[in-house]
Amino acid sequence: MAEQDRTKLTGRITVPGDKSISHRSIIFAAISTGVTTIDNFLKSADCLSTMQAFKDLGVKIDERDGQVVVTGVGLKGLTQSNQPLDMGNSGTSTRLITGLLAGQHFDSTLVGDASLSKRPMARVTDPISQMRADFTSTENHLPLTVFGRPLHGIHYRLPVASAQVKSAIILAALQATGDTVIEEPTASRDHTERMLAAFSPASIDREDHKITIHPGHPLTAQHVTVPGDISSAAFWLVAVAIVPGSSITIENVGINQTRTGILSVLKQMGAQLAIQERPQANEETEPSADITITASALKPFEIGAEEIPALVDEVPLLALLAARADGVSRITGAEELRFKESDRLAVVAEEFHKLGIAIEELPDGFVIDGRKSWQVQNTDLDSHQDHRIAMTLKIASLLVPEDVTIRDFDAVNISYPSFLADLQRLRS
Ligand SMILES: O=C(O)C1=C[C@@H](OP(=O)(O)O)[C@@H](O)[C@H](O)C1
Ligand SMILES: C=C(OP(=O)(O)O)C(=O)O
Repeated sequence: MAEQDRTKLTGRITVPGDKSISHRSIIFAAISTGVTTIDNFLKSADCLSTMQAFKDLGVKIDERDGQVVVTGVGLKGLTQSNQPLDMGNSGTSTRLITGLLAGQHFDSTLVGDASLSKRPMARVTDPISQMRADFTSTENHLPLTVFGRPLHGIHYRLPVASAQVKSAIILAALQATGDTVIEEPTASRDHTERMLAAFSPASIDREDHKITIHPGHPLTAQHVTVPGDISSAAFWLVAVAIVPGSSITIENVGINQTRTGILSVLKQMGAQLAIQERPQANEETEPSADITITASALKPFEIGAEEIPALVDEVPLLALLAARADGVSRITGAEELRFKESDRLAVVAEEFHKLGIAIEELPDGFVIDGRKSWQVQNTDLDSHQDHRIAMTLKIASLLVPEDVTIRDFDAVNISYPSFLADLQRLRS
């Protein structure tokens, strides 16, 4: 059997629910009144950290017939946890919950694993301190104690496009006296805004890059359907694009335009892509589509700071795509990757060098020459305990004849526990 027949990917697949939307579904359900039901909630380690934190804050959360059922306690009904809240590996859980806890009537302490304890928190504590919040931490890292205080509204311009920071301020602003206005330099993912508009339409106004939060309006329980995670689908989009002879359809992928940067890059590269949109209930509901992709020749691409927010978690995969393109690609404006679960710019360069990929690390991105053939130098790869790196390296390994090992591969449980099973299904 030819190499490409053994590795090619074919068939149809549904990827698990979106991680960002799953986190937010628990948060908004918890602070609303009534019973929220959530379909297709992502049961990965990160989202389970959010779920456990809200249980610790006194919220009843059950699973019934595959649905997550949350009995909301309202914005003022959370109760103090009798232990530190364990955020595990999840930056999103930590930053969003910090915004929410800042305006509560009790104090809380947040802890996390070694990776999370190295990630910067000042990006959320600084703006929320302007709202009169109060925190203590060691050099702006976890453990972080949040002293619940009455807050007041602010006008804040985000220095960097970050959905986590924006969402933390929104959650604080809902409890403040007076409106809060948030302006973003470039649009980051808007799942918080959409979900708030569903739970409490009167609480939010949006206009271009400006969001206004009007506190004091009730949040009411909803039914939430979480679409498939485009950041998980991205592994298969890239695998199919680069493994000759492959063709698959991924069903029900979230295509919120603040997340679809990877689709734009694939189109720019000349990938064969067909996107069939599914009917959408209303403008604020998360849109989804069935996406079919077939392997084809790929042109190089260039992306910069403007494009990064819509594909921020896909940059390692884009570097892999570039390594199979016919020419030199450049990714710049991606310095934020240094503050993720690992320093993703340094780690991608280090691990790709082992595979013989012609990649140069820049302070804010990469230059990758896809024309150079890969001469594997070292088959001992390392995920650096970062889920996205683990999965990117696994996809890269489909293209090399050597058997490679990936240290700490089980980091995939953070966002995509069924990754290996799905890979097996697509290769059989
Ligand atoms: O809000 C979110 O759900 C996320 C926002 C992004 O982080 P930043 O806000 O730090 O860019 C992203 O990298 C992360 O995986 C999820
Ligand atoms: C950066 C990520 O997540 P978080 O910030 O929530 O840890 C990610 O999932 O790639």
